Amino acid sequence: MSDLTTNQTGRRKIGVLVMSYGTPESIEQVEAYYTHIRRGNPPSPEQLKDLTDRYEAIVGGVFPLRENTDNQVKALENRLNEKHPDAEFVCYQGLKHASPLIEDGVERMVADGITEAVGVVLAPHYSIMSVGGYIKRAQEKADELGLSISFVRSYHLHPQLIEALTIRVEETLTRFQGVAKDKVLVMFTAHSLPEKILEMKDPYPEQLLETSRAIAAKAGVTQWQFGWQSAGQTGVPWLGPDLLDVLRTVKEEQRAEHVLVCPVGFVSDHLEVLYDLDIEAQSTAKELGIHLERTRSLNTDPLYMETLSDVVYERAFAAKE
Ligand SMILES: CC1=C(CCC(=O)O)c2cc3nc(cc4[nH]c(cc5[nH]c(cc1n2)c(C)c5CCC(=O)O)c(CCC(=O)O)c4C)C(CCC(=O)O)=C3C
Ligand SMILES: [Fe+2]
Repeated sequence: MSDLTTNQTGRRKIGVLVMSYGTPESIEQVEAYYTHIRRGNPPSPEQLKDLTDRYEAIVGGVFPLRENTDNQVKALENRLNEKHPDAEFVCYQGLKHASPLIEDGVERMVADGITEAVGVVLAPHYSIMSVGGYIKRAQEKADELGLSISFVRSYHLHPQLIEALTIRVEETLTRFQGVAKDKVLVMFTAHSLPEKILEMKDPYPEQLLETSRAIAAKAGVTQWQFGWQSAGQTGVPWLGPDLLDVLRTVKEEQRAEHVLVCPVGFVSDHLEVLYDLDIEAQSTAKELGIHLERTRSLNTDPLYMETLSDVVYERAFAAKE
């Protein structure tokens, strides 16, 4: 194939657009970031204060969140090139709400002479409102610039992903010392979305249940349920039950005093994990007298890097061979 970019040794050069939600890099950036999320409408002073306070509570002046993503992207590039010396992979970041934006990532690839690319999102489950939106923006920019790009849509049942999450559930179970395994309620969680996705036959809820079932089966967990977290306050109904409500009913019905939260929808330490779980849910649990533990985030876990590397490689070679 003559139009493929090759390096000096004749190997195919493949651009990898690694997309994620994006996070501010300083307290000063929170307002611009929030305005972008709100499609250009600046937040009210109360809304801004609420979000700024949440960031301040987790970062203490230093923002480690972007670094988590930077490290994932670097680790993925290393893994791809180590494992597949038959091609050269170059990773570019593209963020939904922060710089470099998805469009910037596509532009940089083209500026570097890349002609074929694969896009992947740092979120394992497909929703038209999340991953679908990332893909649409990348595809539009790629079409405009004449870049050939294909996408990984989801990888929520990849064996290495399930293994990494199962290990985390198992190691977290050991923190409930002296408590029988069936006395710990395992709660799998993910970011809620507006309920209207159900009418759109969105695969998101079912994919999340599939991941949860696979982990529960592999870890031998029988007492588990799924809960949504981090719903927005937008005046429209969001998917429930909400984790915090589940904690309350679990207590009322005396179903469990020990809860293990495994946020399967998030792949690294960010606001939803460090604030919504570690501060907000933890404080609700304390009030209720529930012992709550959460699993470690995947971050650059080699099994997660293997998952990403696999799905990107498959897409690159399945789509173009
Ligand atoms: C499905 C989904 C994921 C998981 C899949 C994926 O990763 O894509 C996700 C991840 C994330 N969401 C994040 C941050 C925020 N999301 C917000 C608001 C919203 N999220 C939504 C959905 C999702 N969000 C939606 C429908 C809204 C309403 C407005 C909109 O339609 O966009 C708001 C506004 C205030 C608030 O509501 O809290 C913030 C600050 C961060 C970065 C945090 C950090 O800095 O560490 C991450 C990883
Ligand atoms: Fe979000």
